[in-house]
Amino acid sequence: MADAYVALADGRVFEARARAPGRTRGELVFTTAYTGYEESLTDPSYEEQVLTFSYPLIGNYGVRAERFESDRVHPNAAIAREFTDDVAEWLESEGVPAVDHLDTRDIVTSVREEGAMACGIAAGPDATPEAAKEELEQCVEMSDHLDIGKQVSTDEPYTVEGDGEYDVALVDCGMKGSIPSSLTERGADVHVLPYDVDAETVAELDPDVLFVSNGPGDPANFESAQALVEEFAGEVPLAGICLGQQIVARAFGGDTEKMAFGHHGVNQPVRDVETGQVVMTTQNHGYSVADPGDLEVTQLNVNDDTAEGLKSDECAVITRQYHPEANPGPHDSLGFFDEVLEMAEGGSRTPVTAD
Ligand SMILES: NC(=O)CC[C@H](N)C(=O)O
Repeated sequence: MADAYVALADGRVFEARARAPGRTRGELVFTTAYTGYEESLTDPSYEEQVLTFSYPLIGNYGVRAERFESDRVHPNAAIAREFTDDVAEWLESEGVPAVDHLDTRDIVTSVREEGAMACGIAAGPDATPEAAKEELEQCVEMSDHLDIGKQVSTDEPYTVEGDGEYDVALVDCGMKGSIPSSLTERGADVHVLPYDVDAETVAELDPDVLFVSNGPGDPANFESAQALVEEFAGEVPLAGICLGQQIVARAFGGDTEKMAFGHHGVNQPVRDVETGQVVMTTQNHGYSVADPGDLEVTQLNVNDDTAEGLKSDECAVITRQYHPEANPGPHDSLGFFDEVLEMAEGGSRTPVTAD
């Protein structure tokens, strides 16, 4: 007998099995990643969303904190065809509702056809379809989470030490932990800063690179980070990943738009415009850069031609829409971090095009 219900904005209610109890709501998205469930569940970019795994069995190699990308689970709830006990217990201990034993193919197909949509979940002994529908009714559009950065960013600045070869100022809009570690491994000291850090604080650090992280929600709501990029453009080399690329593009006069269901997975093909080389990438985003403004598009998604890489040689800027830190995901694009630090050296301002 069902003890969990998932109500979708298209009017349907799915019966399911409760694996971690609770009631919640969020924008329903799916990932096609077949590994990396710990990294996905701890990726702050999933804040305020409900994450469905299209791969049917989630948890088959356990749960290890060393693979976490942050210190908590970020989606409001998780859905799979089957969660192992390890994952179910972890989500329960985090207070994040989880449901399985439902037709996730149907959910994924609906999101593919109708786009990311609101959903409500009720799971546990007292769950009812009405409770799931009540949750659904209270669901807020992603773009209406106006201060989502505050939910995921650090409150206070701190430094992650590398070898002190470079100083990177990293604006934490909900960063994955492997972004600072990819930089410290390459010799940089990384100064992690709140999402709304002011220009004076950044100027005092006198960074070699100003780097804007990934993060959740609508890039248009990160006005303070955008103003920061505008302030330092042309003065300090700039880099960005995912939300970071979107914020940098907006700061250079560009624009972003909501995609139908976004890119969430570990095998997204990306083509370098100059060399034609294709790399496989890991991705998690629901918005894209519709207009790069004064930046040049260097890389394109092979499936839908959306902008995957941007640059400005004049202002020393390189950004990626995908996740070059590659947790989870193929390691094809780790070279991005070398390109970023090459900019820091004031060396080649023309990034090597193939990562
Ligand atoms: N991973 C990210 O940084 C996601 C960026 C943004 N929130 C989007 O959905 O497009």
